[in-house]
Amino acid sequence: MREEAPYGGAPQNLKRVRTRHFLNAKKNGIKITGLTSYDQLTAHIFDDAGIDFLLVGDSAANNVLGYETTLPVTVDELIPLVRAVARAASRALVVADMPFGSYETSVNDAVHTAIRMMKETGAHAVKLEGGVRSAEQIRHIVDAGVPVMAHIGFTPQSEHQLGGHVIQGRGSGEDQLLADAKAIEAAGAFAVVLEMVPADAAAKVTAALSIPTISVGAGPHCDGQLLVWTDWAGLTQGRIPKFVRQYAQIGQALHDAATAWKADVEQGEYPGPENSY
Ligand SMILES: Nc1nc(=O)c2c([nH]1)NC[C@@H]1CN(c3ccc(C(=O)N[C@@H](CCC(=O)O)C(=O)O)cc3)CN21
Ligand SMILES: CC(C)C(=O)C(=O)O
Ligand SMILES: [Mg+2]
Repeated sequence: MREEAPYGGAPQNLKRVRTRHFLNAKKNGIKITGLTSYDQLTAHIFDDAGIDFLLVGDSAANNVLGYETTLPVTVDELIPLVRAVARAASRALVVADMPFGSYETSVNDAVHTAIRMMKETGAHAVKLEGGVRSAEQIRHIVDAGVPVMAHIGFTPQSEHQLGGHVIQGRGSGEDQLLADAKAIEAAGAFAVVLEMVPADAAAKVTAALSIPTISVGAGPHCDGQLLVWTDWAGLTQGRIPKFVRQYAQIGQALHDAATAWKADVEQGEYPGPENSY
């Protein structure tokens, strides 16, 4: 979504991106951009850069808390991070990810978690994983007045059921993907994330829906793009998915800075007179 957005997409000077701007953007062919954020430092920077939405992902499990997967992270662990991002973002729409175990058990649990997220953090929407299997939860959260971003295709919270980081929506999986997308739209979600699905399948889903599709490794035909910021900025150690393009090398820059500072301290070159009282 850019400044010249002609018919009310979400221009850069917008006070706050709203869910209606997502729908307008799709109608007008204006791409939506999102990044994850887990703290006020990055939230300020990405918000200033005009990123349309900030997702406080349960990927904080890996990227902030050092867990191997997203499965262990809890609502209580995510809430302070969402609060920090919501405080810092003045334009971006802030989405709070609902962690594994906080919505699958019942519609009541799902609504309870969504309301906690909204009440305790200042987020503007919640996100949860699953299509047909989560449709009832989505409907009830929306009925409670909370906008929902859905997430289908590869869903990291069910990675053990899916058998690892496996591309979804191939072959007959395309019918399931379309059924999931339709169920989400009918349940009232305002957008849907498609993760790790073939570009052709994502294009079909995008054409079939009135709500925008947001790609994380789902090709160029979606209505928007989302990435985990630490992957994109060169901070992630280990395997990086092929769908990520590197836009910075922050990990290397920080490593070099720490190495240079350590050497300066050890050689008595830091602090200098200008750093002393
Ligand atoms: N959006 C997103 N979802 C994730 O689950 C995720 C990230 N990002 N980033 C960091 C970690 C690392 N993850 C991943 C996920 C996939 C591959 C990967 O290499 N996938 C293959 C395709 C699948 C396959 O061949 O089985 C690839 O070539 O991208 C690597 C790391 C999972 N995590
Ligand atoms: C990668 C996105 C879709 C996510 O759910 C997360 O970061 O937790
Ligand atoms: Mg997530």
